[in-house]
Amino acid sequence: MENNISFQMKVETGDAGYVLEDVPHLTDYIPDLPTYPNPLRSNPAYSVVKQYFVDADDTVPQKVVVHKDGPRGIHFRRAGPRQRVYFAPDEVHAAIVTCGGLCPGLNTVIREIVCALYHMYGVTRVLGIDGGYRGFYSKNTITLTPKVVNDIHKRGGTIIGTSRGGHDKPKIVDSIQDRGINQVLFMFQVYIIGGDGTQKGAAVIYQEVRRRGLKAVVAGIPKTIDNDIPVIDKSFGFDTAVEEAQRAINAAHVEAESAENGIGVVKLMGRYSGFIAMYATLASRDVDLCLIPESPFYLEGEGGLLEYVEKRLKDNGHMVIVVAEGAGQELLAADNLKTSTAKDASGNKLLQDVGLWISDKIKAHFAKIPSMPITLKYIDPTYMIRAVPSNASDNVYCTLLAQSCVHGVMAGYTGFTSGLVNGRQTYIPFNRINEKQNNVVITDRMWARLLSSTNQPSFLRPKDVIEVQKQEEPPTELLDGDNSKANDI
Ligand SMILES: Nc1ncnc2c1ncn2[C@@H]1O[C@H](COP(=O)(O)OP(=O)(O)OP(=O)(O)O)[C@@H](O)[C@H]1O
Ligand SMILES: O=P(O)(O)OC[C@H]1O[C@](O)(CO)[C@@H](O)[C@@H]1O
Ligand SMILES: [Mg+2]
Repeated sequence: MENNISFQMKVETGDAGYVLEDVPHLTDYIPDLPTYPNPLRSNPAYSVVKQYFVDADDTVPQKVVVHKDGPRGIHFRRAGPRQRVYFAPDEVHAAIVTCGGLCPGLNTVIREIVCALYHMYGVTRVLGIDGGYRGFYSKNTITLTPKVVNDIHKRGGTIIGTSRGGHDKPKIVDSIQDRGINQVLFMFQVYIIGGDGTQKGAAVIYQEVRRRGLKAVVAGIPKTIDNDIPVIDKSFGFDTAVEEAQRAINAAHVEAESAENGIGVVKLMGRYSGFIAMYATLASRDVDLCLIPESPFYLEGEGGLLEYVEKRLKDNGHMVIVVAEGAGQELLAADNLKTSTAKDASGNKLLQDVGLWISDKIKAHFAKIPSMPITLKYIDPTYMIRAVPSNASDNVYCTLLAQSCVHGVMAGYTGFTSGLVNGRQTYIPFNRINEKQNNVVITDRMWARLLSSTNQPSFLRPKDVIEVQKQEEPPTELLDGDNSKANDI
């Protein structure tokens, strides 16, 4: 095997094109740390499980579809408990922080980190950082015990609060240092739950912790209702969001069906990635048109949206439109004769209301056709969808994510995000999580399935198809676009 060690990840290569993109470890910069037998050995629940500990050589392939003669490809370290740990329970201070927008399952992840630390590893000093990154230096902490978190998985939101902005690296790392690291006795564990912005912030904190040589590990858990984080199969809370979106789509359908030329418009979240809209549409079967940020569309003329709406109403008497909030933003900007430069505290562009805009455009179009009076209802359930508690399958997923993360941290790994890859829990280096965004690939099969389920036009002219293909990643050897697991099923 050849090794190539960097600050962010350690790349090992092996036979037949095997590549391991490994995560950093505390001992990479603090050698000779003592280790201890994993306390799970004597835990009655786990000691009976055969092969409970993960083999040090276990890795998980990023791609499971391979060709006979193809290279084995990229692998990630398999998550799970190790035989030996790098923390004695009474030496540990752990902190949990949640950042960015809400997402179903946040409380479940918090609960399961706390319970895994207490019940599996005997760690009893666990703090919640109040209100996102800024909470490290400007707010109080919340003591978290199994009793405090006992039933929080039944509630939406996050009991420790969240925020955007406020990522001040020196102040955050100073606060980690002040909370015990420099008292020799203590080792710190930081669990950072959040989306793409949060994971970028976590990578910066990890680098600074390492530069200062602190005995602290930094681990991320990917949270994003938009499913816009790459590499992982899908993000927690996504299933719940898609399920909750069905209620809004059903309401839109009932309203539309009950009126002459009824149109129901539903706006769903998805700033840059239209996964919620795509999956909610595929699940519902009542949707006639789905608009996402990745797929350009136009209103007027042949093959345009208004022509399709007219045709659909003539054929079927009613229709349902699902629009992701980031869709058509360039059309809105052109229409308003100005590009909005407003941003939120984290620097994310603030979007204009595409649902309202499209509803107005449709109403204005049909106002010019007196023979076709329409009834249009616009439903905006965006915050209702992300403020609910996670459903049963997301609860299980959150539990596994949280436990995997704790196992990795106790084993001394740092600078990683815990994530599901091909159905297996893994540790992924921050730089792989942060290098790009997960988007719907509109030249892939999943979007084709959607188009055939709604019968909507693709709005792409032959020249647009060539443009889109140029912008997307070059095809892999498998001839599938592979920058999204959710595209690739
Ligand atoms: N490039 C970056 N470097 C350091 N910190 C960042 C960076 N981008 C964002 N952050 C910080 O991460 C936190 C969350 O970022 P953001 O508001 O973009 O949400 P997110 O984590 O992407 O979640 P979501 O978009 O799913 O709501 C904020 O406190 C923000 O200051
Ligand atoms: O209004 P807020 O809290 O800033 O969040 C809105 C954004 O957060 C998300 O839910 C997650 O990024 C997006 O879908 C949405 O654009
Ligand atoms: Mg984000």
